[in-house]
Amino acid sequence: MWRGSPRETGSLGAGLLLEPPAVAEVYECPGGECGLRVRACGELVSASTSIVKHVVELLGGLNVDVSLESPAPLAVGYAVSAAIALAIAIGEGSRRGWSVEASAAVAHEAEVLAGTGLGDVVAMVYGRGLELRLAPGAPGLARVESFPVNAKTIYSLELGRMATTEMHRALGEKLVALAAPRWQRIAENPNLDTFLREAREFSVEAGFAPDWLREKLDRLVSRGLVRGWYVKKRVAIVVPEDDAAGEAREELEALAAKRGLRLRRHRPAGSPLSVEPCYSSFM
Ligand SMILES: Nc1ncnc2c1ncn2[C@@H]1O[C@H](COP(=O)(O)OP(=O)(O)OP(=O)(O)O)[C@@H](O)[C@H]1O
Ligand SMILES: CC(C)(CO)[C@@H](O)C(=O)[O-]
Repeated sequence: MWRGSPRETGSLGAGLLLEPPAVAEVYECPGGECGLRVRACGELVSASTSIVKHVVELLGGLNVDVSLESPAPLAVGYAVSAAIALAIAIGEGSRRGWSVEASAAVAHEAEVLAGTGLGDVVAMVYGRGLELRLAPGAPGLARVESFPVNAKTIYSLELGRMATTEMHRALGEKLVALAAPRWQRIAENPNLDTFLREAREFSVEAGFAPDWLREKLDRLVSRGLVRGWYVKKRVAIVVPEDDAAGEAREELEALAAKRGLRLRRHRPAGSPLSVEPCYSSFM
């Protein structure tokens, strides 16, 4: 929903919060040796990346040293850009004595201005398990509700890269028309099975799920190995049936090997983003 300001702009939507999380360490650097080291799956994310540039510009400069390691790659669909924006904004915001919510609002604004996300920041700040965004905007304005996800393991299969800006260009107005009735049905009955059903339909209609993948994963559902699946941008999310987890994993490993895809194992996140003070051993 595009509103008068980036703070008010945001999305209504639903998603799954997954672990392991991206982890950032932030230190003050009074000696002037501030730096940013952001890695996603070992790959260095450049300081000229649009999300990094926007958040640093909104903050008016950095006086902290930020190291972030993301276990998932950028520009696939895992919302890694929001994790980067949050790490930088909360890191610098803590130095300035800002609340986590005020810092996270800057991360949300940067996401909107960079065109990399509309609801990912609030989902991470407030959500756990299955999150439902019921009012748009930055932390402080958005309303997010969370529902438990009773699944032990969740897999992802990466199909390639697609920037969020590219997704908006490709889908345009169609995105809202396709997503709104499905979001409504999830809100009426917010649980993992409704979410998986509606998200699968949305991925197929939006053209995110190639035929070979849809056929394969639907077959695993009919065989009772997989509970549900969907594709967000270029990442397929697959929830196995808990009592068929071993067989489901073998099938997904074989699919990944055949197609040369990366398979990752996750679990539902049991809590939102956490911020903890750390003390240097020199203190
Ligand atoms: N190969 C690439 N393809 C697209 N974008 C890239 C690539 N490498 C770096 N980028 C940059 O990475 C960021 C991608 O943000 P984007 O929102 O698309 O990804 P994400 O946050 O990982 O996924 P999503 O928000 O869809 O869940 C942008 O700042 C973009 O400029
Ligand atoms: C736009 C988006 C799909 C990018 O990850 C996300 O921010 C959302 O759902 O608002």
